[in-house]
Amino acid sequence: MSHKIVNLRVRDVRFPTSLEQHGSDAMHTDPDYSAAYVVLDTDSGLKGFGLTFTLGKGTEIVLCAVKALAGLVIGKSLQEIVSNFRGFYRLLTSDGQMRWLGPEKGVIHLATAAVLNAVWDLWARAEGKPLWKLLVDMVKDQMLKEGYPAYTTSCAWLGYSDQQLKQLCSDALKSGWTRFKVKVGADLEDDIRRCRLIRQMIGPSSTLMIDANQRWDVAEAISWVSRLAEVKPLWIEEPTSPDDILGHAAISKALAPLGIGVATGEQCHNRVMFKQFLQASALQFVQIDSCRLGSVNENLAVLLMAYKFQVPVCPHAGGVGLCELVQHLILFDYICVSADLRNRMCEYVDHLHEHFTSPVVIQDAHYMPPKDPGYSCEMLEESVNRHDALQLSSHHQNEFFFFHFIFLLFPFKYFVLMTGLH
Ligand SMILES: C[C@H](O)[C@@H](O)[C@@H](O)[C@H](O)C(=O)O
Ligand SMILES: [Mg+2]
Repeated sequence: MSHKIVNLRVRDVRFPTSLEQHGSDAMHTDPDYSAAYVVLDTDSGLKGFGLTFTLGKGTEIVLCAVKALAGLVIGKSLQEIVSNFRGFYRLLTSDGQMRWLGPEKGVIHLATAAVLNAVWDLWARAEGKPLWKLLVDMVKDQMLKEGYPAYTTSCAWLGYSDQQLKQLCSDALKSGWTRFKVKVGADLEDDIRRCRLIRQMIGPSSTLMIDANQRWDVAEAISWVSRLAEVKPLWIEEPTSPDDILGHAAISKALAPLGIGVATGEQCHNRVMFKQFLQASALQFVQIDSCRLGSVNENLAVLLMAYKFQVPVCPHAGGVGLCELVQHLILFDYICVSADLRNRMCEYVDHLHEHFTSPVVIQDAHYMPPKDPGYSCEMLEESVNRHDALQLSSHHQNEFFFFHFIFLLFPFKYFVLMTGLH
């Protein structure tokens, strides 16, 4: 049902609290707690109720403002509003003539709040949910539908040839990837060539990150990355020793004017280190790792700290099983902590998923929320057996003894070979 809003009523409701000095303070000595009380009527009979709080006489002015906004609301269906709620919010706050009264402050904003509160109330009633549940379910639904944004590292490992790089990159573009990470740090001229190649292929609006895996010292990191600034990387990952907090801070400071942030975390050994990185403004992207920190417990602490410092979390993944595990943590981060996707994405590497019973599902470059019970850690028994290093090494030991037995038949040659004197 679309619930078309057919009428907006607003009432001036006042409670004489000043008579007994309830609510009095140094500035407001005679407050009458009051409300501009809005009721939205719809064609379905469903109503939405909203209010804004005022102190007595001022309510009259808020009422006028609400009436002035009514024309922007009446005639709209709930469906129409919520399918572009941001647009509707802007419609109310950016009216060419009324905007002057604020903008987005004072009486006109109190009126906006009363009207929008009524719309939210209407929506929650239409869904049959208290508002908090509507909000919580909304982010869950969004994740279920769209998934969590991912970036790929699979196109540009350092050892890949340019040809391979091009092929993988064009395949990835076809599959909808828009965020790419390139390995750098071994040879500057190579890096410049490879990064230009990728940037040219992905175009200016896609996102590019670079990762040096701790290769440089601080000064070298700054000069090297400055040379790569032309390809506009969003971040440089692990520019130097993962333990060098002040070094990362210096790099962050030097690269900030170039619009390049510092990302680190895949080798950050515990939450105390993360705390110091955050306190020292030494990173602009927190890369939690599901397996380096003390599991979920310690990762949750880091997520909360990152939120406190308003630093986006972009988990490290790849390896084996890291994508499977960390997707749970980043979904929690979005639904319960950050509620923000700006500059946030989770690494994805296209290897070894086939060994897991619940492998990650990537759709249109997004992690789709896993549905199976558990933490997605279970490997296929067959894979474990096939790759069990102990079994492999006992197999190798047999070969080793056989090899030595053969040489025992030729003692002198054996001596020479074993001592390396040949
Ligand atoms: C040895 C590994 O593949 C690393 O290169 C990898 O973790 C990398 O740093 C990454 O960010 O994915
Ligand atoms: Mg890395």
